[in-house]
Amino acid sequence: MGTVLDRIIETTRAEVARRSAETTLSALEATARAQQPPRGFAAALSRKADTGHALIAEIKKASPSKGLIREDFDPPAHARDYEAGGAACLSVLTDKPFFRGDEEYLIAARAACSLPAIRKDFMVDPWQVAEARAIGADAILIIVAALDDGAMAEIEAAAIDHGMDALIEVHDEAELERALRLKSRLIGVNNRDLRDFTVDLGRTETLAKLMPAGTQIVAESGLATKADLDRLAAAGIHRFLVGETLMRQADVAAATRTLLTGV
Ligand SMILES: O=C(O)c1ccccc1NCC(=O)[C@H](O)[C@H](O)COP(=O)(O)O
Repeated sequence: MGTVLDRIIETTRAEVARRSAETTLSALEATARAQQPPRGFAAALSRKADTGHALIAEIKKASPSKGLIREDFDPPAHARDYEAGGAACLSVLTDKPFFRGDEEYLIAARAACSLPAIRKDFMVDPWQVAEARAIGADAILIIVAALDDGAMAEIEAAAIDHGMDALIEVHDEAELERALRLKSRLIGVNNRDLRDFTVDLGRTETLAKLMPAGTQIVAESGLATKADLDRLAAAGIHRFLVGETLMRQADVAAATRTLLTGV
């Protein structure tokens, strides 16, 4: 039996094959090109990172590691709260089978605020990039562990063609080496080991030392307190992706502010 990531990718490939037979790439492209231009995901992160901690706040109903995270799940309300709390960007999970996500959540969340949004899903085909832009997404995620070099380059090229940013996710040195063959210099380190779900913030600190100057490093997963963010900031990391911690709070705006500022 493979890892959770293997199962997610296998399921996603089957789903993309089914859906791309229903909606052609050219139909999606036409919808994508009719959208307002992307809001500038990496630029919004850099503006906040220049003066403090830059947060990608995630709208996440459930996960393979934790099951249901939030009962009263309300994407537009969470988006407004994240913006009010000082987040730079949104991340919205759209994967249905493993995260109980939906494309509609991204559409509703993005419409409720002015923040750029990344479509948090498992990209295996450029068809999904066109779909992401067609629903308004400003950025996509490329998980190095899930793809060969050719597929990664194709998916990144589709994102660039649509004016979107690509966040490239790695979790070890070999993956980082492959990520650096791409054009994007927005690189996320996932602190969660997707085989056993253990979290180690040291993973971001270790890999950050190997990244070329000018790389925009994002620490992803398992971040819970301002002390976690401060620890990583001491290692030169100023961009963070946080989901579960904030999604579990009754007052999401206040929790976001406290995570970023300590008050
Ligand atoms: O969150 C999971 O259980 C998970 C399992 C398998 C693949 C990916 C997974 N998470 C995706 C993410 O990137 C996180 O949702 C994101 O980094 C936020 O993490 P957290 O703050 O720990 O919710």
